[in-house]
Amino acid sequence: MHLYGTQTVNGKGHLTIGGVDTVDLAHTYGTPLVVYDIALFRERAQAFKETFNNVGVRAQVAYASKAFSSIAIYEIANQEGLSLDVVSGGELHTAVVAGFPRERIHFHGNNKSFTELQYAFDEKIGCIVIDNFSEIALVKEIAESRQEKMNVLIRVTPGVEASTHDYITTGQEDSKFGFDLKNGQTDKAFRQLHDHPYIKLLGMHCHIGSQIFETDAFRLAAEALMEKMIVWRDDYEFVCEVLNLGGGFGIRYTEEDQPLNPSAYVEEMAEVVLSLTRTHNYPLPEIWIEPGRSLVGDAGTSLYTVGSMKEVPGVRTYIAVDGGMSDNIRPALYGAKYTAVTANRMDESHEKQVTIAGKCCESGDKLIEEAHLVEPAEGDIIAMFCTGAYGYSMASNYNRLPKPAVVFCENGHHQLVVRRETYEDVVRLDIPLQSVEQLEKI
Ligand SMILES: Cc1ncc(COP(=O)(O)O)c(C=O)c1O
Ligand SMILES: N[C@@H](CCCC[NH3+])C(=O)O
Repeated sequence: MHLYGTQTVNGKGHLTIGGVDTVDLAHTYGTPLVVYDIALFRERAQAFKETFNNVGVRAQVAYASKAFSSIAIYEIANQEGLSLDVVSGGELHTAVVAGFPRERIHFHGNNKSFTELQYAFDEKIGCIVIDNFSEIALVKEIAESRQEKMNVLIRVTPGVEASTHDYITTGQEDSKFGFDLKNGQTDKAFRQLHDHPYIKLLGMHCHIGSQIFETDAFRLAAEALMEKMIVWRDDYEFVCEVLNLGGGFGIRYTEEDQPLNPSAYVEEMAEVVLSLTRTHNYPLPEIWIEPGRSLVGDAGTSLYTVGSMKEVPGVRTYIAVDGGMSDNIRPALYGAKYTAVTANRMDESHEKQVTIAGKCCESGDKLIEEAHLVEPAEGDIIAMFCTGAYGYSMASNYNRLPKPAVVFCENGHHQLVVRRETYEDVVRLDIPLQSVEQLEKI
């Protein structure tokens, strides 16, 4: 059994996270419940920063908050000196409410609206990562009308195909994101941006995908961008101050996953940049990265309570829990694999193979196809590991299930940071039907 971060088993045979008994958490807050090990988040954040310090590269480590966005996690990210990658007006608003320093907010997205971009200008954020030609026109229009300067990066697709799930590769040529590096689009974008009076072009950005294990893809992407930066220096005397190499560092969901230590990816990238800048006598840019999953993924654990069970003789045993694809769509969407334990009976042998099913009205709502647990009993608390990234943030109200609560645990303390939705929340946007008479009055 593989435990993560501060997880241990206490004298009662219960799983603990951050020094807190998960069975007590389940009773206090109810289930499904997402529990974050905040010490692990902090440790990961510091490891990324130290790696850059050790290799002598100035850097910004931006938390890619699409992985899990909430006011409290933004507060922790700020405490750790991270920057913040937001990808919508909603994430930006969350950052504003959290009081996140605006100069460390970077705004992403392949279809930012005029209103979202206005919001970014209103808040004087650190940088907009420009994705396409329509956005160049919008950003110029806003900057010129306000006569306000905005920092930007050009997002490029470097033509690197990382081996991961098709839905989450983003660096290949056939991608909805960014300007193509090879077919001239990136140069065209550069020409439209680099000498504009209200635009400060900081440099380039790429992100090649998510849940990537091999270092080669990161190395190739860094080389491709550096090559272009050198051309711009030689042709236009333009020097990039910033090279943003995105996120995507893989984590261990199951024993099939063999990620390197997250810092190893950073060392590899930094090595490429250091070596090419030396060879070409290029001023060393700041390197920015945007880890999401590798900061919060294995720091998050979902707790569920076992309800009904069903034996399909000779085939499988289903155990149904009180959540499912509504709080974790990843197994249904990507075929993502996870591991789980019986959190209230950790010292018993986990040898019973079961399928953990959710409670949504879909046959495909299976959280884990082949889980190994203690012989199950109704009321058991199941802890499903590594659900901290793209779990809660992709949750829905499918079947009108209320979204779970989220709790942070650290040094024996626990606190609620997102409350559980109620049935009132579930109907809060609904408007009852009006009669024809009422409609005719409008
Ligand atoms: C632009 C960008 N940056 C960063 C990330 C974070 O990726 P990950 O959570 O895999 O680190 C993503 C998501 O894939 C992204 O699209
Ligand atoms: N949501 C995806 C990752 C997408 C990353 C965002 N660009 C996942 O769960 O793996």
